[in-house]
Amino acid sequence: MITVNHLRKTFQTPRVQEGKFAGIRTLFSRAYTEKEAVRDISFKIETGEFVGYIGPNGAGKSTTIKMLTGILHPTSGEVLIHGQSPQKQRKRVVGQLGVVFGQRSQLWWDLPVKDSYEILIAMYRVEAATARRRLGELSELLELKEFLDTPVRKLSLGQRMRADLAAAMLHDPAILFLDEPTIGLDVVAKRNIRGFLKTLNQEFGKTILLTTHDMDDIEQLCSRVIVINHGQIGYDGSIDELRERIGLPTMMKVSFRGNIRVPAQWELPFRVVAKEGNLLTLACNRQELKAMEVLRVVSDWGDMEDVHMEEPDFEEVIQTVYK
Ligand SMILES: Nc1ncnc2c1ncn2[C@@H]1O[C@H](COP(=O)(O)OP(=O)(O)OP(=O)(O)O)[C@@H](O)[C@H]1O
Repeated sequence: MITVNHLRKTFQTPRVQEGKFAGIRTLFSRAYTEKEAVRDISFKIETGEFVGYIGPNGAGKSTTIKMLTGILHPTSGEVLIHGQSPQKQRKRVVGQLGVVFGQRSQLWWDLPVKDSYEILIAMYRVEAATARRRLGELSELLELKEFLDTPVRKLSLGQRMRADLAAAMLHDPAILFLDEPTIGLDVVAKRNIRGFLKTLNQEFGKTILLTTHDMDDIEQLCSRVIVINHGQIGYDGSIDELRERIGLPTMMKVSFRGNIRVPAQWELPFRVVAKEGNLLTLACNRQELKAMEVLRVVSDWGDMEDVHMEEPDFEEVIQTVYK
């Protein structure tokens, strides 16, 4: 279990001096600007959960992940991973964590991929037979064989991400922290990575915290989402609940055979957004109104042929929370 209690992080940066010799004076000045990157965040993540940690640029996501992994020290508050602090009991906690920063590889740039793995296997003291078996499994799941002998700098972005994910799993951690693991990837590569993450969570029971700007990642993978904005939690719950709470309208496209006669007014709270030829676009909030009730009204307006429903796009829902 991951427990985060009243976590805060304030960065201090030297205040830039103005005028003559500004550079030198900034260097020796004691004036600082404070930036509260994370302000009083608390949450719990149970074993086996797949949680999306999302927010706009500069919201404090990476800062949180760096505190969860022990890279950064909180200004106040605490993180506990299975009851232990990644800052105070670093060695013990690190063995339970796998970390992937999509923007930065943890592999050695000029070495063949498999040499990086050997170094990591030695660092984590994974027993030789276990390491061989695990690498075999990861190689199959992530299709690594074709580039195990290639230096990391020569890999495509998709290959590099697969190589990094395998590296994070070599010591078989129970928890994975992923910061933008699909950034810059094409559709096929994204699908492969998502498939792998789904397997890790559903078949191997790994607990995963995923940071991403790709809302498809979130929708396809996460059962729960934590939204952070200006260093504070704005929402923590299921995606469906979030959609409902925001209450963006569902769009119904109804096609008719022949003419449509839209009356001046009707009883129920739905809107006609567009009328183009024999196609009518309606907006209704499904919390207030069932689709069937809308259709019962609309069936009097002409000879209904077909109905198509469009749920609000998750991207739109999220943009509404970020505002
Ligand atoms: N080392 C640092 N020193 C000073 N300020 C920092 C430092 N690291 C982050 N910040 C600031 O803290 C805030 C949160 O940054 P953070 O990188 O956690 O955001 P993020 O949500 O990960 O953003 P993005 O989606 O753009 O990666 C930003 O305003 C950032 O400029």
